[in-house]
Parts: sequence; structure tokens; C-alpha cells
Amino acid sequence: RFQRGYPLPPGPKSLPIIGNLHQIPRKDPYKVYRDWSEVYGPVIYMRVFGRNFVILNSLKAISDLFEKRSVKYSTRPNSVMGGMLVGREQTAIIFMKYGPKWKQTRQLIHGWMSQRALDRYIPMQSLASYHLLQNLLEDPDHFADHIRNSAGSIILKLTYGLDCKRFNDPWIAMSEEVQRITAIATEPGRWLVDSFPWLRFVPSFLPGAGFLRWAKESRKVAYQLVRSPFDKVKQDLRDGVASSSFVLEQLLQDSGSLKSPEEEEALICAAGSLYAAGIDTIVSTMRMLFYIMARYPEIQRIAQEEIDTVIGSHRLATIQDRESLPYIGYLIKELFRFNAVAHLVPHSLDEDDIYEGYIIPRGTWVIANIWAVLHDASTYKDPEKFNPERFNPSGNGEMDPTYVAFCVGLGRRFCPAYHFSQTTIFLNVTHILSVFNILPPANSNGEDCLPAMEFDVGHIRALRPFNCRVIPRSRDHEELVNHATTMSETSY
Ligand code: HEM
Repeated sequence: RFQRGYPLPPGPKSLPIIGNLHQIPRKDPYKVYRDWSEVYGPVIYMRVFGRNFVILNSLKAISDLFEKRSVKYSTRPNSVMGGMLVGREQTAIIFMKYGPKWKQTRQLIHGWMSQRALDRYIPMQSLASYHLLQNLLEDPDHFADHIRNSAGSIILKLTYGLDCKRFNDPWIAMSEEVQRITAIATEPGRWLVDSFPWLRFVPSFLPGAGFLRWAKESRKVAYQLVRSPFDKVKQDLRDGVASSSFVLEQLLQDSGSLKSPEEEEALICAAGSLYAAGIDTIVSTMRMLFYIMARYPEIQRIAQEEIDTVIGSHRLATIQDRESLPYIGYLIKELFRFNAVAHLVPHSLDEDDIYEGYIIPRGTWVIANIWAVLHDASTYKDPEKFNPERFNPSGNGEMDPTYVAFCVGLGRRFCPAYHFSQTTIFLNVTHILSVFNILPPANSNGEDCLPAMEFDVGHIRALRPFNCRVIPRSRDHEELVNHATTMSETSY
């Protein structure tokens, strides 16, 4: 428990060899870690087969390490299965180690997300939001599929210039499959090879080496996700039919001259990172909106009244209306806080560090428990209650999770798409609540049967599937959707 004369941070008692493996919670781990902090304090140490884990449960500890010591804490931990074998380190920036390749990829993404570029994306984001409304009108039962389609189609259009099908699009299905693979590959404690990296050298035909065969197949699928849309842009460019997009702009930047293989790989990775990171985060947030509206009709009513008063029922809101819709603003902040999409965010360090008298050994998985901070009762009154009013400055005016940008990360790895996602979510939330009433599902006796809130936890926290009724508020509202879509398609 002592290294270089400093103790490791406190934590639950471990067993020989396996360490704390038997204590790693399978369900809602962020809650269990938060509860542990009442016994051990905000910085907790665990060990699994010789691998070190430190959980940070307070905003102070996360900001002290990820922000104030960002030079040290900006790399990602070793993930043998997810990062190396499935190859996510090469195909998505989010898994990449800090270093020159990360900087090159991040620079490309910042170009894509510059203020000038963001302004250009708004018409496309609006159109995707109108298409979402249309799909909801035609087929309200599959609202979750339509949310995914809408979030994915924006990213694919802007990144690669690809037009998605309105239903069952293969590019979006592929991203969903990679998300599933990534969640399995990065599940803490699932793979022995993460603790014993030498296992990756055993011959894959041996019994017990099924994990290597799974990794090989999954690697192919994950590489396809980033390679095939990129190749399509290049092919379209050769055929003279490429639509404008981030990848096309980059390819044309050097007046069409070929990029070096390294530059091409960085571009494939930057584009693929947006495609991989930009869909499920929005989907998780928007699915939570549907659940909350079905669960709390009073909150829905207040939001709709604000929209009706400020916007009226003869048009849909635009991004310019954001400042005039304060309650919608509080509602979105509360969605970010309550949902905590990225609940446990892992960083790592390449050299030992001392924090508050404890040693954090190099290579440790240092995990920010973002959920714990966003549900801390000393910051948020009744944190388990969904209450947009908590952000009203004339009321409690509680800490804004989006203002401190906390829910999208602190330090050098913060989410580069923060403003982009705020726009998408504002448009989606406002448009949906303008046009639809969202009601809980009813059983054969007409009683509300919305299930209790349960989450699937991979590296993204997502509500388990649920049903709800999505009903247009009036015939005029339906017309509004058709009108807005036609106008937008004509001018786009
Ligand atoms: C609800 C919306 C979103 C939330 C809550 C969110 C949250 C986060 C968080 C917590 C991180 C990790 C920060 C860290 O490691 O310290 C992150 C990273 C990232 N996000 Fe987002 N995100 C959202 C939407 C998006 C969208 C729409 C895109 C792309 C279009 C995107 C692209 C990325 C990328 C590329 C990274 C990796 C940054 C790096 O490792 O350097 N995110 N996001």
C-alpha cells in the first residue's frame, strides 16, 4: 500500500491476486463509487489483477488533476482489448494516447468545429430536426430509431457529404454495431488480457483464445466504419459527384494533391471520431427527453406554454430564439445534468504523481465520476429529482453543468463538439415540444405503464428501451412540419 514512501489513496480492501475484481459493480457502478466515497473520501483506489484504478468523486479532485495538472493527466489508459486488439486507439481520438498523433487529429476536428464552420452547419441541423419531426408524424412508435437517424444523418452529411435514408440507413446501422462492439471491448473487468497483456501473444487457434478471434473480427468492423465512408468520398471526388463536406474540403485543400499516408490516416480518424462519438451522445440525451416528458407532464406543459407564448404556433423556433426561451434552456441543462451521458471518464498519466499526500502510480486508470458530481446533494438540491427550475437564477440558481462545461469534460480532452451538440439539442427539444405531446404508454386498462428508469452502462449511459405515445398537438402543428421541411429543403 506504500510506494516511494507515499500511501496509495484509501479504498475497499482487496484480495490477493484478483485485487478488487469481486467488488467491481456490474450495475450502476458510478452510484456504488459515490457511496464508497462516504467511507473512503473523494479519491478512491482499487486494484484488479495488478492494474491500478483511482476514482475521483468530487469536482475539486477532477479539476485539480484533469484541468490544473492537464499536462500530466491528458493521456488515456492502456486498454489492451478495446484500444489495441480491436484497434479503437487508431480509429477514434477518444481512445488515443496523448501525443503528436492526438494533436494532429484534434487540430483537424477543431477546424471542423470552428465558429465560422458551426454557423454554416445550422441550416443542416435545422433540416435534420424537421426530418425527425416528419418521421415522428409518420411512425411515432419508433421514436428512438428516428432520433438515431436524425443525429447520424447530420454527422454523415457534414463529415462525408452522405445522404442517409430516412429509415434503416446502413451507415447508421454500422455505427450502432461499432458502438456495441466498443462497449463490450471496453467493459471494465471483462477481459483477462487487459490485466495480462502478454495473453495477446497466445496463438489464436488455441482453445481459450476465442477472445483473439472476436477481437480480430471486431477490429475489421470498426475499421470499416471509418474507412468505407472515407473511400466513398474519394470515389465521388474522382467521379466528379462529391457533395461538400469536411472530408472533401480537407482532400481539396492541397489543390487535390494526394495526402501522405499519415495525413490520410489522421483525416480518416478525425472524421471517424465524429461519426463514432457524435451519434450515441445525442441519442442518449434525446431519449431521456422523451422519458422525462412522459413521466412529468407538468414540466412538459410549462415548456410548451413558453414556446407557444414566445414563438406561437405559426412557425418553428430557430437558433436565434434561444435567448427568449429561458425555461427551455433550464430544461436542457437539467437533461445534461440528470442524464450524465459520459458518466465515468478515464484519463491516465505516464509518470507517478502525488496528490493530497497520496501516490497515483503511472499507468493508473484515473476515472472522473462525472455522475457523482452532477448528483452531489451539496451542489444540487434533491439531485435525483428532475427539476429544470433549479437553474433559474431568480430561484436557487444552482451550478450550471454546461456553463462549467463539466459534463463534457475538463482539461485538454474536453468535448470538441460542445457548441455543436448544444445547437442540435436545442433545435430538437424545441421543435418536438412545439409539435407533439409526449405521453406515457397505456396498458389495456388505459393506465400509465412507463417502466422505471433503468440504464445500460457502457462508456455511454443510455436508458433501456421504453415505449411512449408521441401525438401531434393539432392538425395545424402537423402542417407546420410539412411547411418547414419544404421551405428548408428548397433553400438548402
Ligand atoms: C450530449 C452530447 C455530448 C456530451 C455530453 C459529450 C461528452 C463528452 C465527454 C465527457 C468527453 C470526454 C472528455 C474527457 O475525456 O475529458 C467527450 C469527448 C469527445 N466528444 Fe463529446 N459529447 C457530446 C456530443 C458530442 C458530439 C455530437 C460529437 C461529435 C460531433 C462529440 C465528439 C467528441 C470527441 C471527438 C471527443 C474526444 C476528444 C478527445 O479525446 O480529445 N461529442 N465528449
